[in-house]
Amino acid sequence: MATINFGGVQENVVKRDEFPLNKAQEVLKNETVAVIGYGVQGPGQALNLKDNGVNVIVGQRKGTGSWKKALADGWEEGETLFEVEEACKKATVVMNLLSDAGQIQAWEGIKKHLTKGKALYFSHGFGVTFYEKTGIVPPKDVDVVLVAPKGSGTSLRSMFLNGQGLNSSYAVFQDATGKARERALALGIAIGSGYLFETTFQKEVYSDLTGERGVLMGAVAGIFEAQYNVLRQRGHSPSEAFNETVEEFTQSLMPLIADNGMDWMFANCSTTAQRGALDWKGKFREATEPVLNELYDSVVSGKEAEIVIEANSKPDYRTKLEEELNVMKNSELWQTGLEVRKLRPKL
Ligand SMILES: NC(=O)C1=CN([C@@H]2O[C@H](COP(=O)(O)OP(=O)(O)OC[C@H]3O[C@@H](n4cnc5c(N)ncnc54)[C@H](O)[C@@H]3O)[C@@H](O)[C@H]2O)C=CC1
Ligand SMILES: CC(=O)[C@](C)(O)C(=O)O
Ligand SMILES: [Mg+2]
Ligand SMILES: [Mg+2]
Repeated sequence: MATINFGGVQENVVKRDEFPLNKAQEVLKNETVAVIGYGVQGPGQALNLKDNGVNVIVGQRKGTGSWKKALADGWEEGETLFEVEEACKKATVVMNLLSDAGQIQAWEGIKKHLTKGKALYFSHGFGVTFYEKTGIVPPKDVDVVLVAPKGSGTSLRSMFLNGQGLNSSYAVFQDATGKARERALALGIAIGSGYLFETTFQKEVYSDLTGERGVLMGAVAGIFEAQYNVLRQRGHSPSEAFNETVEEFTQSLMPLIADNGMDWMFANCSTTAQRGALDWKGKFREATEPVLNELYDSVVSGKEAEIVIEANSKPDYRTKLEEELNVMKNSELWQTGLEVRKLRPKL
């Protein structure tokens, strides 16, 4: 493990060269790893594990769309694809990659098969941290670990196929065998993580829920809408409003931030832009910091968890989510985006 200085703060990070794939394979060689749930993370993690030589099976409700997807990905019924409980029974490591709400309904069935010495794995601290709402309290004699890829399961797989790794955080909640950490790191490397950042279940879930509701998804969607609306109300055309809000950001400026930081992106814009952006940055920070604090409080109080559980436990939750995504998709902003994306010149 390396201690790395992040802007003056020391943190522990596990690097692939200290915990290489062959070590992970050695740690996992006698394990049967069951990936439970084949939604977004399930396929990414299961296929990467398989390609990395780990003995992996998939557990999923038969007849669902995800079951069909598993079949299409080459998992074989009765060989490597089973009903959830059947897979948990066969497993020594149970990777719980059901949706966070689905984990509640499936918990009693999974728990039955968590016999002494097995490992229970999550990719989110949700179920265990909010145990009062989820009822997920693991038996004392199993290891309980977390590896949370910091990105979509879709990217985890595509980056793996490109020879890249996606970074993850990892945590040990319960070490019953004395090997929980080693098992967590081995699983983390084998699912295709690059670097593994140390955290706890609680820290992971608080930061993850804040991040996705905030800057990563909710805030960026909201601020795009706000600026697009203002430009449209002030007489600008849809394409102009979209280009100045989204297209230039994702295509030109965001990659500069990704490569070399915010100051680098600023430095590559005009001095006119730099002067104005430096002046307005503070105003935006001050306007949003209270909202982000309100959000963090709502995460810590369990209110966000409650909303998720309540909404996503309904039988028609997928249809409802899809309807809302369709409203977004069909808005003028994103319909304009659809057209603008077709106009990305390939030279
Ligand atoms: N989507 C992502 O890329 C990321 C997800 N995570 C975490 O990974 C875990 C899995 O998330 P996703 O892959 O997004 O899940 P998902 O929402 O795609 O659902 C996974 C599977 O759960 C099954 N399921 C739902 N309710 C069920 C029930 N009552 N009984 C049995 N099966 C049920 C569905 O059939 C589906 O195949 C969650 O803890 C999530 O927070 C973490 C990082 C990123
Ligand atoms: C992709 C990811 O890490 C998120 C946004 O936190 C999630 O899908 O829950
Ligand atoms: Mg996340
Ligand atoms: Mg998340």
